[in-house]
Amino acid sequence: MIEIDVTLARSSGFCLEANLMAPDMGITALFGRSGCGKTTIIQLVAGSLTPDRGRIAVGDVVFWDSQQGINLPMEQRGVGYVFQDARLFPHMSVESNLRYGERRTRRARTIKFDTVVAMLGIGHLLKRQPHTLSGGEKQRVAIGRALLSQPRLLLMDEPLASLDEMRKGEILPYLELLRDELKLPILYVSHSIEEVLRLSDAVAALSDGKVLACGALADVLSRPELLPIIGRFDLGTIFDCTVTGHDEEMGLSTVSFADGDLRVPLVGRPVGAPARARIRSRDVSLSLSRPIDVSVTNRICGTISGITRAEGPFSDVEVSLAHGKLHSLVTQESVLRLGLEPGMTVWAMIKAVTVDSRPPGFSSPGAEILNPPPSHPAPGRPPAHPALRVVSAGTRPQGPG
Ligand SMILES: Nc1ncnc2c1ncn2[C@@H]1O[C@H](COP(=O)(O)OP(=O)(O)OP(=O)(O)O)[C@@H](O)[C@H]1O
Repeated sequence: MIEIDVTLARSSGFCLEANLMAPDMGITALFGRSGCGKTTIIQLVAGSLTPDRGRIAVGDVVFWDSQQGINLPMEQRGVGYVFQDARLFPHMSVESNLRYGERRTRRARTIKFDTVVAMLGIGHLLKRQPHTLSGGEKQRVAIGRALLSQPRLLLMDEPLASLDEMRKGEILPYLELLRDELKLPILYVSHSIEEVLRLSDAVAALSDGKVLACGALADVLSRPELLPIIGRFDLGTIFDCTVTGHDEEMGLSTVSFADGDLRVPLVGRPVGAPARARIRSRDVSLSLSRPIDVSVTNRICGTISGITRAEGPFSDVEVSLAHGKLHSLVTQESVLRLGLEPGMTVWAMIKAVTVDSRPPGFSSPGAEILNPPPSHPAPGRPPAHPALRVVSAGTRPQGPG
């Protein structure tokens, strides 16, 4: 595990009191609004900033412990750092930039040069100078350089923030590949919920220097008290599913989970494949009786188990199913009009479901597969390098990259 339990008062008056545990593989997103302390945490882990008190440890390597008087020097922490801007050495070729990362480390070279070059698709750029690269290409080289320093932990501080949407779209599949195929924990700073949803397995939600919640993405995503941070349009529930059927004529697939079946736009995965369904609270409306003459296909019966007043005119209604829970975002006016209260039986009508094909054991929605035909290749998805470990053959996201 990655253990961070620190306090730091900055000269500006900002006070960080952060306590979080992150898994030692996959991507943990540090998520929150501007100024909440994400970069400060990254700097504390890297060692460029020192906490007032606390402890930072990655596995059994203690970076900082005020009680034990441990302050591991930066160069011995073995962290790779990727910034918003690539910060490549302008006078060196791409290859020299990459080799620099490799030369600087004394750690065992388990991440190979050729593997990194293939994984990031930068083989054709090796002889180029940084000023001739696009923003996305520069970032891929910067990621490669960080990886070749053989880090035990990769820190990424809004690595896509300086890129336009098109470049982001180009680089995201490489980050997914990295996440899926390298056994390397990544702390990933972002204030984009879309990035968090797509990339991360776990998330720490921050506000005003405090960690409000930390855990599997599915858990954090459904907590109505985080609505001000996550935003009312992205709060929701994630279910583990299995693809159980395709109806090519109707353009629909069926995915089944513990509480029933969902009909979704055709999923490019074979029957029997695992998948994840994300249902946003805003896409769930409620009916007191079994809905018959409505167009919504997916309906599930459950019992209201909680109502939380949310931002503005909205309330979050938690609906307990036989096994799991759903959340519905309705107006407070609807709560009053329908007389909704805990214990009542309701029908949840689900207007939209997003399905992805993350391997079991991950709890993030990852890439969305909204409607590709089953044989559709993965556009933008970089091919796996044969030298890389494949986490779960055949479970790669198949959708738009
Ligand atoms: N060098 C500094 N000295 C004093 N205060 C600082 C310094 N750098 C940042 N701060 C303050 O610390 C707080 C947290 O900053 P931090 O950069 O960690 O936020 P962030 O969540 O990463 O924000 P953003 O998403 O905008 O990058 C802010 O209030 C900021 O003004």
